[in-house]
Amino acid sequence: MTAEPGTELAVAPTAVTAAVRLRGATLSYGTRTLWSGLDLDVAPGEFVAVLGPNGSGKTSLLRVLLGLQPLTAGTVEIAGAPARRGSSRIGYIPQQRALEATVMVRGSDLVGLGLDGHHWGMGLRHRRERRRRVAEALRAVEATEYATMPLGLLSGGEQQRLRVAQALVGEPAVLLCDEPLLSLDIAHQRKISRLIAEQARRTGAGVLFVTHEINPVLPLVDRVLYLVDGRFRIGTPDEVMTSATLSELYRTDVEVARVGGRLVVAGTDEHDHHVQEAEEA
Ligand SMILES: Nc1ncnc2c1ncn2[C@@H]1O[C@H](COP(=O)(O)OP(=O)(O)OP(=O)(O)O)[C@@H](O)[C@H]1O
Repeated sequence: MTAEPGTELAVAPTAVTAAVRLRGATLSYGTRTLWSGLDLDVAPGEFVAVLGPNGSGKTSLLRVLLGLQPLTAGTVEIAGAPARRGSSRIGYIPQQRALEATVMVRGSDLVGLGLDGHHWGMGLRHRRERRRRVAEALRAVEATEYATMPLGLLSGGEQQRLRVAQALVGEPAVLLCDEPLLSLDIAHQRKISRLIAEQARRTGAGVLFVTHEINPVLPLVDRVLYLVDGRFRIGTPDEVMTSATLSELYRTDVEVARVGGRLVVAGTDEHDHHVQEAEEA
């Protein structure tokens, strides 16, 4: 059938579905409100860094998106559907915990778990495709060499690279990363953060990346969500990482300076040791 000239104009443009959508999101534990009235759309392929001091509710936000923690008020959607526990549309890199030396599961099996809940049919073709994807994910994080060793015998950084591979292997719509660079050396911090950003651009995954240190990911970050004591700001790094905005958020004088392409933040307890490190370097 041939379309009438001009009929394509009659088709309503499809609005792009946000990878993550929060509307009026509020989270309280008892009388303590971590954040309230949070509106956030993370676009497909967008990389959002989530910053803030200890206890400001960064991990709790990820738990809400994972469907593990109900909101006190507001709504949360993942790729157009309400957040729910066990969704295969989310890849999650949890905050690092070193595994016991007795854990005998192999790295490749851990990465394979990231494909559970994905269906491409049964039989040999399915098994081959599964093996191919796991091998590719292991290669991407440079873990092929130790993929058959028991997890408990690997170093913290080696275990962490396998967790990254597990989160990426299923090409989810949303990547939730909770301080994924901890325990990685500088070279792997760079490689892993680039890998996450590249996959986001290629597959259209939205990324929420919780971190205490923005510098390793600064060139990759589209927007920052900065949480402090129930208050928050959302914007580009240039909008949020300024002396004026952070002083307002922390309600004290905070200085932000750019030194050789790095952001140096002074005046908050959590950042002062970075200033010292920068001065010593
Ligand atoms: N289930 C819960 N019940 C009551 N309080 C909780 C619960 N979960 C977390 N909290 C509290 O909420 C606050 C925020 O915790 P959360 O782990 O989200 O902070 P965070 O910003 O990720 O901190 P950090 O940088 O230390 O990892 C903490 O004070 C924590 O004790």
